[in-house]
Amino acid sequence: MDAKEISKAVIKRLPRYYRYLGELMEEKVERISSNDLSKKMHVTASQIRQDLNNFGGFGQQGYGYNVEYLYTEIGKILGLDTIHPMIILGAGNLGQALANYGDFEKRGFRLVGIFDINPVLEGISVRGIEIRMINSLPEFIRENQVEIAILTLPKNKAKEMAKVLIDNGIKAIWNFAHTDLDAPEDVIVENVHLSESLMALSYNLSQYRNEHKENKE
Ligand SMILES: NC(=O)c1ccc[n+]([C@@H]2O[C@H](COP(=O)([O-])OP(=O)(O)OC[C@H]3O[C@@H](n4cnc5c(N)ncnc54)[C@H](O)[C@@H]3O)[C@@H](O)[C@H]2O)c1
Repeated sequence: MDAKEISKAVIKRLPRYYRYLGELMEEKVERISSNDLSKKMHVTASQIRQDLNNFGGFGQQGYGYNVEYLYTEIGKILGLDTIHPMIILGAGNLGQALANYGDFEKRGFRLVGIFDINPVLEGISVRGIEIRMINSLPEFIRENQVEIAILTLPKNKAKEMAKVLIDNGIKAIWNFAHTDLDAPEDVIVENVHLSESLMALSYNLSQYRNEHKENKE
């Protein structure tokens, strides 16, 4: 299975397959046809077959897909079969909200540390994890073999702190600060912009309203 050849569009769709298959497992469904999965996910059955064919299909003619097997294999492709220790940098509103969301752990993303520069926050516990000051960061990353860092600090501090993280061995950054980071090729950066999603929502809302206005006229 060569993940390099899989298109980014397919990779983007895998978490959604993973989520639906997880729900099917909770409902004790053992197998599902591409048609039934298609109805559930509102994606065409041919799209599902095409996507899953990238990984050798997993399906059998007349049987459909074995839910648990497919769930496990997609999990492996997404790297969810290993534990990823991660830290949060910036224990403000967003940092603490993410720290409080325990469900990431179910997917193997284990929050091990939260860091800030504000001494008022030092020692405060968020979901059992105490907020530490930034001076203990390098040693902490080394000792806990941290590979993922979540950046939830002010935009003007993000580049500087990303460099500190990378110099200390961080391999992936989940960046919420609204700025592009300078990272070498071997460091993966995933930018998250909730406002872009909100703008897409706003666009779709206006489109819907315009179409319905036209229909009424
Ligand atoms: N991408 C998104 O969708 C999205 C959504 C909301 C907020 N944000 C961004 O996330 C960031 C955090 O937002 P917030 O509302 O939690 O802000 P906040 O002010 O509540 O928290 C920021 C925290 O970062 C700390 N900090 C400052 N410099 C630091 C440093 N060098 N190292 C460690 N910690 C440091 C501050 O002390 C503070 O506790 C902002 O940049 C904001 O624009 C992004």
